[in-house]
Amino acid sequence: MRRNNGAARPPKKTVISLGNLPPKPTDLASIKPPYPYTPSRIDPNNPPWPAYRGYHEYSFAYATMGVRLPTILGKAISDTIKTLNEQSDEERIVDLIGCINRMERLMKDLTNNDVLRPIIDDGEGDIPLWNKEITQFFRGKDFMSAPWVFAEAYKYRRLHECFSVSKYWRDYDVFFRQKCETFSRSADAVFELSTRFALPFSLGKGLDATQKEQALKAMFKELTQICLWGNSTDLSLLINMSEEDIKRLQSTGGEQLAATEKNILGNDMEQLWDLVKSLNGGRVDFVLDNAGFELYCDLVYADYLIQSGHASVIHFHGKRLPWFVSDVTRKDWDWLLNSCLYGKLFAEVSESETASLRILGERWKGYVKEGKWIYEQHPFWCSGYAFWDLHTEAPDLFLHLSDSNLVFFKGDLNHRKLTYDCAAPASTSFETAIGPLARLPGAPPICSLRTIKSDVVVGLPDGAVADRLDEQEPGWKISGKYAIVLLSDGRPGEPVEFN
Ligand SMILES: O=P(O)(O)OC[C@@]1(O)O[C@H](CO)[C@@H](O)[C@@H]1O
Repeated sequence: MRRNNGAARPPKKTVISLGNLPPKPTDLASIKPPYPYTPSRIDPNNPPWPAYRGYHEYSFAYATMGVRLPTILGKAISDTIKTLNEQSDEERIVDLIGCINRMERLMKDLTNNDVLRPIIDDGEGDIPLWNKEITQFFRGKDFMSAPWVFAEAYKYRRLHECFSVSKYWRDYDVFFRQKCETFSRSADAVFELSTRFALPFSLGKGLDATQKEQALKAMFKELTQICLWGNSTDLSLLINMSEEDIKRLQSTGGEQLAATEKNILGNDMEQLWDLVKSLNGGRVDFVLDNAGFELYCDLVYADYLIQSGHASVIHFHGKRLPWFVSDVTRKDWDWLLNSCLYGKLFAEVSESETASLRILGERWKGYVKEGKWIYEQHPFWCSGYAFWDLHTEAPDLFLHLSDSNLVFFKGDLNHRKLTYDCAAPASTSFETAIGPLARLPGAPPICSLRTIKSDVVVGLPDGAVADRLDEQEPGWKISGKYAIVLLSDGRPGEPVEFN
């Protein structure tokens, strides 16, 4: 083979005349990439815009996969060792050591960036959901090359597997202690709300219908903000936070709320109010996010929706497994209601403060007994699928949600899954970003209440805001300082179809 022949000359350039083709546009930036993909090309490894993946160095995905998840897992191992040291029964001790060994193995897989293997059949009902998705879309993929949201969810499912194959520790929650402790450290904000809402609220005497509506609307807007900003207390991000930092995040005072409204970058609160005031005793759903203080804020909001008569029944959707550190499980739900009614969590509180929390706890447990508040935990919420796939992968759940008059999705992770966690431009409409959940017949109205704690940002009326913040406030997408309240009308009332 001849290489590097000094006498060789580059071939003469062949110039083709393009005079009969359409002219080049003068503004080349007007040529946009072909996103979102056409529906037939969207799948968990190919979201509608480019996916965030762990191997994108300098991204939050990279920092999470490389640093935050190993730290979280390390803390989970320490928690389990603490529990081990409290045991006396040999069989249980040996069984728990097996769990710790499996967690250490998971730590190795994560830090060595191993290939994502199928989940071991531990008898859980979600095995087909997980292993079908791994086999179809992630064969040979590793923690860093799979889309971030999938890889992260997979890690939490693998963490559950460390316990679910054991004899005595199937339901052990490595995050339970942390969740309880953070709520116990939230005294100021907890009593700020309990003392205001213990007694059933009244709108003041002598108001005419318009004034009543105004008063109700003002209360609705403040409570929506409380429910929204309750999401900024997220344990997975609080690893290094001081008590003061937490208090600042949880501040619920009026001035603080006025100041924070301007940090809601996409704000459909007016449309949300129009919808809520027309509900007239309808059904509202909350797809929950974090336990403890955020759940407490959700319950205050849900209490308002019941007392105002807007809703007559509220369904709360929690997680079946310990998930993303602080997500609500049934145990967290029970713990919070019972702690409000019976707990002695807070030192140095007045009798009336304690009483106010008890009253709330009693009323809320009453709602549960009367069937006004219903707690549910569908396996789909702890799968690796984005919510674009809810209709196909959990048709029963889609049908169930289609009966709701309004579904709130709380928090950052739910928002990532609604929007397929991909790099959609910030000006993309919320409806476009959530795809099938906005456009399928029977899709319920959906409201995302989320403080921004990761890369995906959509629904900003002015896309330039994101560019400005990128320039002026690096890190604005993970700080939790900004938020969105976005509403999709859906197609309620239309018959749900399955192919
Ligand atoms: O859903 P949440 O509690 O609002 O937030 C979850 C979160 O902390 O975890 C992910 C990173 O691990 C990010 O999506 C987000 O910042």
